[in-house]
Amino acid sequence: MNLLNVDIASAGYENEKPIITQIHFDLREGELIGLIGPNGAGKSTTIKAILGLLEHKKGLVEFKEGVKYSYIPERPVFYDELTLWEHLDFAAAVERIPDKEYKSRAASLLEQYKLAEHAHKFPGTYSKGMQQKAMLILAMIAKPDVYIIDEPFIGLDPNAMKLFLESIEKERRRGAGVLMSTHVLDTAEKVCSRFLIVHEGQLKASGTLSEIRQQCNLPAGSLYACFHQIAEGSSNEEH
Ligand SMILES: Nc1ncnc2c1ncn2[C@@H]1O[C@H](COP(=O)(O)OP(=O)(O)OP(=O)(O)O)[C@@H](O)[C@H]1O
Repeated sequence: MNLLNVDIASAGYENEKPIITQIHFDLREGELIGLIGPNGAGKSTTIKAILGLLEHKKGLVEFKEGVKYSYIPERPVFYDELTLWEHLDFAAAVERIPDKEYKSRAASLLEQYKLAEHAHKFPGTYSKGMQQKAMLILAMIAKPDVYIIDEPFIGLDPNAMKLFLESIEKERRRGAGVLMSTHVLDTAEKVCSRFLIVHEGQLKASGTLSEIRQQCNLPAGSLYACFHQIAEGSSNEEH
C-alpha cells in the first residue's frame, strides 16, 4: 500500500461550507510531492484535513498501518517553558527513541543546523529562521515515514535552505514520503517528483511536471507557467 491515500470529497471549517472539494492523491515511499497554489487556494486546509484537524470532512484519509508522520506547520509552535533540548527530550520520550540513539542524532542535527550553542535557550527567543530550523530538527528526530510540511522555506537563509533540501533528500532515500506546500516554485520544480496544483479549493492539475504540462497544454512550460495559467487563466513563459 501507499504511505498515504487521500480521498477527500469535501472539507472545511464550518458545516456545509466546504473550502476544499475532490482532493485525491496518494503518497508513495521516497516521493516528494509539491502542493502548489495561490494564496487562499486551500493548501493549508488540505494539510489540516489530512492531519484530521478539521471537524467537517467528508471522504477518507488513510495512512499505511504503523506509519509515523511528522508535521511541520507554517508558523513554528513551541512550548514557552522548554528549551530546544527539552523539546527534543520530550519528542524522544513520546516517540520512545532509545536515549543513546536520540542524543547522538540530536547532537548531529543541532551541529548541522548550527543550533548546538543555542540548544539550551528557549526557541521563543530565536530568530524566524532559527525557529524554522528547530522545527525541522524536531520533526526529523523521530525518523518518520511521512513528512507533512507547510511552506518550509520562509525565513531560511540560503545555506539553511540547501541543508534542508539535503536532509529531505536523505530522508527520501531512506524511504520517507514528503508532502510539502510551497510558493517557491523554481525550487519545487527542481526537487519534487510530483505536484498537486490547487486553485479555489480544487485539484486543477496533478502528476509529474510533464503530466502537469500536458494538463495545462503547455508542452514546454515551467511549473510557474502552469501555475500561472491555472491561477490566472493565462501562461507566462518568461518565468
Ligand atoms: N480557521 C479558518 N476558518 C475559516 N476559514 C478559514 C480558516 N483558515 C482558512 N480559511 C479559509 O480557507 C481558504 C483557504 O485557506 P488556506 O489557508 O487553506 O489557503 P492556502 O492555500 O494555504 O493559502 P496561503 O498560500 O496564503 O497560505 C481561505 O479562503 C481562508 O480564508
